Amino acid sequence: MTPEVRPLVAGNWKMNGLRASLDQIKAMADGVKGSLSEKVETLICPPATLLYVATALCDDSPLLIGGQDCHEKVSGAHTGDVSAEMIADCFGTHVIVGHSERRTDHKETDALVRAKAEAAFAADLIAIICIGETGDERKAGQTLDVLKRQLAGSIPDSATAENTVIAYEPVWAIGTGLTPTAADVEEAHAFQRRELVERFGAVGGKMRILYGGSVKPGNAKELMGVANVDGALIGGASLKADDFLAIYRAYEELTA
Ligand SMILES: O=C[C@H](O)COP(=O)(O)O
Repeated sequence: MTPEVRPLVAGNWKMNGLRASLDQIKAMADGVKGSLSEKVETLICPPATLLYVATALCDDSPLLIGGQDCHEKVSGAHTGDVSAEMIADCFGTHVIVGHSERRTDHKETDALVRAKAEAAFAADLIAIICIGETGDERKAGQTLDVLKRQLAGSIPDSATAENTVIAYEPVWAIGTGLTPTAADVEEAHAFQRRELVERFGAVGGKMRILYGGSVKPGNAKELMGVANVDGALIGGASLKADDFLAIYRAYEELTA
């Protein structure tokens, strides 16, 4: 954790979730009410089809709702796409950009990710900008070079600690049950912090850097307790309220 930075526990539902899954969001919304919510922010990013109803369900809860991606333009002839403004119009507060699945499946570049983050800022959304090395890049010893390039290319100059969250997700750890060692996470996050401070000064010292990749109730406390890890971006374990809430509650012990 970074001193004086409020951690964020965020769930990315990816292409999962039908209307019946809204009962899980309701259970999460109820489960995060209480004193811990003053110390730890929570967010769920369901598929776009559930956004509007999900925000209504969280009306009386600190649980925030966000989008999983946005187009870089405000509106226009872009069949199937969703703009940042549309997410904000559904009362979303955040949007994930540059997730490795978008970078792989849709060939998204750092420049496009940066444009999407700028679109998020223009719509008053907080951009969660994802970066991370592949397994081959890690084996080749290129992890820090990849992170440096992605940080430089994907984060707009107008980024602040308020409008930007970085999510470090080693691609090889996503959905695999594999995680880096705590020492590897510490090295990667310390490197990102140095890069952010070098570019943004004191603001870079306060930008949240989440860890993502096979975060589960069983490893949350160890991973979240690492220096410069300011929360989690959770995939599979965010689909069930019990698991998501267990990860959130790991902070009870960490912040006690
Ligand atoms: O956005 C979330 C990440 O891709 C992590 O997914 P996972 O927790 O299922 O490994």
